Amino acid sequence: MGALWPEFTLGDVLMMHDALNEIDLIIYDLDGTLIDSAPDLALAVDDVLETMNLPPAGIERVRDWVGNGSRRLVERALLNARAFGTEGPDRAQLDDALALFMQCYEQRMLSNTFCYPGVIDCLEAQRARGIAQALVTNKPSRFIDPLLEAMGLEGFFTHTLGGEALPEKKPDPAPLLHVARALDIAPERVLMIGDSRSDVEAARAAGCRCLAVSYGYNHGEPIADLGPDHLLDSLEELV
Ligand SMILES: O=C(O)COP(=O)(O)O
Ligand SMILES: [Mg+2]
Repeated sequence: MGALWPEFTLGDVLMMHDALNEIDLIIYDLDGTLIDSAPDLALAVDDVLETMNLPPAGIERVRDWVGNGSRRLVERALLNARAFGTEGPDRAQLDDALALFMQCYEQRMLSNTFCYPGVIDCLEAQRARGIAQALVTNKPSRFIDPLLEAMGLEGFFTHTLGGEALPEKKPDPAPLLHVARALDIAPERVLMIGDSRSDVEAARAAGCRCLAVSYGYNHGEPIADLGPDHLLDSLEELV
């Protein structure tokens, strides 16, 4: 339990479990919620910067840049390095850097990435409750299956959507509504669980409920400030 966060009372926990009775679908975020992937994202970002003869960004910075997809991550790194002046890269320069990042991340993504404690127990518990589970991430789709497999998370999700799967990504509600519609579940019976502003805003815009985890990445800001329905210090609290 981090000192910044209020302790959960037994009443809070019981209320949360009661609320789960009104949920037919849980949509999880990936990076910063199910897996701690920032270390490997940082390795890949620094590979890109090194190739461009720029100084490394390092994990502390990269952690704050994750959450709006790989293109935005690479753009933030190039802007921070002033690689293309204060204006940042143009479209073609960013395309090239992103292509390089995709190659580097493919090599790096299983180096230091781990599943957070309580994740598998939570997924198993909700499956046993008969709640459908899906994954909506802003990460490029091609990384989803290899990561889920390596983390032992494959087989839990009826749907997995990556950042480019639809024209709009989180914080747009479209990916959440897409999954809910595919399963014929009303948005108010859907619970989004995520770590960042994009997840809370997408859930609100979709009319879904929203739990936020306190341990993930939220651009260096406390996720509690965004007013999720509840804040969790571990998914174990849902078991
Ligand atoms: O790739 C990202 O920017 C973050 O992905 P997420 O939506 O799983 O947190
Ligand atoms: Mg996330």
